[in-house]
Amino acid sequence: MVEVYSYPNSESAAYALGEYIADAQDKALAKNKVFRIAISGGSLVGALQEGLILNKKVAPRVKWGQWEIYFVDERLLPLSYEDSNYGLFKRKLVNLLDPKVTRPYIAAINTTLLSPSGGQDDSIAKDYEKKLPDHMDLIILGCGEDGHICSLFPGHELLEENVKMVANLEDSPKLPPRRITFTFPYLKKATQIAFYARGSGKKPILKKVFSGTATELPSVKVNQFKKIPVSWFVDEAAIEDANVKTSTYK
Ligand SMILES: O=C1O[C@H](COP(=O)(O)O)[C@@H](O)[C@H](O)[C@H]1O
Repeated sequence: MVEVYSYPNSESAAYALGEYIADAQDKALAKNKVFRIAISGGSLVGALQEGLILNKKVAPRVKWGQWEIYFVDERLLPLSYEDSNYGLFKRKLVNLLDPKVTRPYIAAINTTLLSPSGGQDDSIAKDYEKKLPDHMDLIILGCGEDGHICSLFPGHELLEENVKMVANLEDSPKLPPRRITFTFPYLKKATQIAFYARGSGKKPILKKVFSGTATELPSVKVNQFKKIPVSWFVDEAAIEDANVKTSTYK
């Protein structure tokens, strides 16, 4: 089942996403000692800063020291580079945490395998797959303007990957070209999945996503997962042309 939670602006959508994440954390920690979450890069990282740090109602609930954080995709670059999802997350969120806060475990790619030729990119994917738990308690996805999720792009052969949990690609239509990405077999193991999409730039794609006909889009394939609750956190600017019933979280 798919729920779409819509808010007047991106900040209130991010704040609601923060509350949803804290609820997922509490559900996981009621059963286990760790909360295993996989996040996307891009606009989601700013939303996590808003929803988990700036949101003073949620910030005290976040038990960072019990989090294991993974990336649903990563660009094959040094972690300090502007385009690294890990680097973006460190700069915009982890570095803002109170020094007294116990840091979460964050799974980064093995940068010793990086090379200009990309000759070991498949080993980076294999190495990252070995770091993954059997499944995530929560996966948070973005939705690109072309409908991509992770680094799974419309029409790309990786959409058909049914063995590897993490795959590499060197022809991402969105730069940089070399990446690793979760594949659908791993996404389908998640306990729950949420999307975050904001801004008028996402209006055309969300209209397609919720049109009921764009079944080829990676984000639509996630909406069609059986038995996994999928929630969208959007602002009105992104969802206003979509033919879908919306509500607010909780
Ligand atoms: O390249 C990527 O794009 C998607 C979407 O980013 P957004 O800024 O449009 O939300 C992102 O989810 C993914 O992690 C990233 O590598």
